[in-house]
Amino acid sequence: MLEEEVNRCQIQEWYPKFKSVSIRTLIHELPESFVQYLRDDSGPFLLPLSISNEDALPNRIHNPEEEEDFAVSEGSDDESEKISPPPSFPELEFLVKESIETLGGAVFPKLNWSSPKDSAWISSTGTLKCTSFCEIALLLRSSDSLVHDLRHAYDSCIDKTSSRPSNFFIALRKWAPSIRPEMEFRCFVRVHQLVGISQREVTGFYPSICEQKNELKMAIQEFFTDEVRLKFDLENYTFDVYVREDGRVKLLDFNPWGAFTLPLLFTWEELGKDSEDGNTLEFRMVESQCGVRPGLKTAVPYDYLDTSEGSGWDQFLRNAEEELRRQTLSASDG
Ligand SMILES: Nc1ncnc2c1ncn2[C@@H]1O[C@H](COP(=O)(O)OP(=O)(O)OP(=O)(O)O)[C@@H](O)[C@H]1O
Repeated sequence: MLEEEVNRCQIQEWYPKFKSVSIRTLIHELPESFVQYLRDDSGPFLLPLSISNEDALPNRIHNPEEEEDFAVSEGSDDESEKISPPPSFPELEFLVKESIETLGGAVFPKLNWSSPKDSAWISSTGTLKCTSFCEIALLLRSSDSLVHDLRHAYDSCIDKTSSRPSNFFIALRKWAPSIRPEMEFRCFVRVHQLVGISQREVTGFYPSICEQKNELKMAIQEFFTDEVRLKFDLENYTFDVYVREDGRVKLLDFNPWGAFTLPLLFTWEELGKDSEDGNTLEFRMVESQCGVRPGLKTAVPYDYLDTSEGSGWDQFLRNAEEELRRQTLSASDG
């Protein structure tokens, strides 16, 4: 995979071309200080100081009466006694607050590629619905999923030059309360052809979608032909959609082909081969209770659990083994 392919799948790259068929989103470049705040895993976990009292979370760290706690006690020259004050990002906070208002009061946050889906449990609603800057900061700062964006985005690239993009963005997507998990699908495009569609939520069996399989397949295929095929520049990629109650298809996300992207009900080997029966498009869904994939009681993303052959992890481990072998060979040559 090339860095270019990974870059094309960043929301700030693809969204402007696809906004009419996606969820309304406002995107802001993150100041480097906020990126460092997210990347910093040393020291205590401090929420940013808010410019607005309404935004304060009940367990806010900052309290004016506690201000002196952040000072170094007089006469002490022990560096270890210094406690840093909470960080503050007033300009970003202002932009985020304005965007939340513009988007109707609630948003779903994500960075260039990923959302903090693993930290939903920490919020008061148990979802990624955010109504304030502090809630967003809490979700982003608590997420392990975002470590991928922050540190490992190019790990699978053969032309990797850096561990991170030069700029990070926050995408605030209008909160969509009516997305039904069974109506979400991942679509696999190989050499500009739609070759596979998989149910996205593989931990459930939904008889209702089995009954609509043909209609769903046609709607997604038509959406690909009309809205995606000629507009997205890569040859191989995946995209996620959801199908609304009224049958309209909405674009959620793009991801690179292979590596960290989950093939869900397929394996990458299967997706890479021409089908034997001549069908160019295969649509897979969980068609019985027995087909259900492992549960996610811990809210750990399926990406982290699926280690089967052809999975993102499997590919990652293979790449790591290959790299280790290469390094061992070059060390023994030297
Ligand atoms: N605007 C929204 N409002 C409510 N829920 C949303 C919204 N956007 C996405 N979701 C939900 O969050 C899930 C994850 O969204 P998204 O694909 O953008 O995150 P991601 O971190 O890129 O996930 P992945 O790594 O699996 O591609 C979606 O499957 C959908 O159920």
